[in-house]
Amino acid sequence: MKNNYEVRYAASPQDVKSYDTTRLRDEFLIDNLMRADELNLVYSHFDRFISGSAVPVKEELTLEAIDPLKAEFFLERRELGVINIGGAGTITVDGEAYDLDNREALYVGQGNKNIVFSSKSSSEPAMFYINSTPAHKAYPIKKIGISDVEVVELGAPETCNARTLRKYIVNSVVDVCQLQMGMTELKSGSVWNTMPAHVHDRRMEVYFYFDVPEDQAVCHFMGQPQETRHIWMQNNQAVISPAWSIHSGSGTSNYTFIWGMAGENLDYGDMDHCKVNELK
Ligand SMILES: O=C(O)C(=O)C[C@H](O)C(=O)CO
Ligand SMILES: [Zn+2]
Repeated sequence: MKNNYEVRYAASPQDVKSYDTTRLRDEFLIDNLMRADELNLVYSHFDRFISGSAVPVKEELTLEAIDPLKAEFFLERRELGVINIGGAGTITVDGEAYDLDNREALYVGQGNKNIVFSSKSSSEPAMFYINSTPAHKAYPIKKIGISDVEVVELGAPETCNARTLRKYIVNSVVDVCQLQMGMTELKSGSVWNTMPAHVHDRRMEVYFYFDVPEDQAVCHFMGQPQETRHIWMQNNQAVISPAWSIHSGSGTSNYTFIWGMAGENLDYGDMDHCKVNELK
């Protein structure tokens, strides 16, 4: 199958306390991303956030309306953010081609009908990471290049959390309804992301881990700050983070991840921070 999707329902923190490893992974881990010549999507009922990937190698891939949307086309009532983590590629939106190099992004507003993903070269295909959320207004399409992103340096080598955060799709860079996306890159020798941890009950989040070396892994932490759980993650896997959950990770090496958020507001800094020594 070229176009696949899966639906995940939302879960309460009380229920999640009793999940074993398998159930936790079944509900929150997304492990079928970046497959060649497939467009794979997970529709989460946490803020109706869709995450997925398209890797066109031998053929183009078209973003079709999936059945749960009951829509004529995918973006009938949605907006879309895409970041390319592979070779050079193109997203064609209603006939207009937008070329995306590695680590470039595209925002596509509500109402655009025909969205086609292609690679410049099948030997180095584009790897498109996709996020989409419900939208109430049609904002213009915008390509976000490396020079457009907002860069923030965070952490320190002493606390093993030195990292560069790049904000791609935030309301100071592009007009959006509710989608926010960015990329955080851990510096060599640093392994902790989003530590000190935080929650933001106003927004859910999805983390997509990549650039994880083949023989290494990232231990992702989730759950309420006083009731945490972990999910071991490999390269090119994503994890759904409910609004009530922390979302933090520690790798056995450095790595990079894309974060996407949706919910009540567009205030990136609106976080409730957790004290490191109070986590349980
Ligand atoms: O490393 C970090 O810290 C992050 O990337 C944090 C995310 O951007 C986030 O959780 C935003 O709410
Ligand atoms: Zn967050």
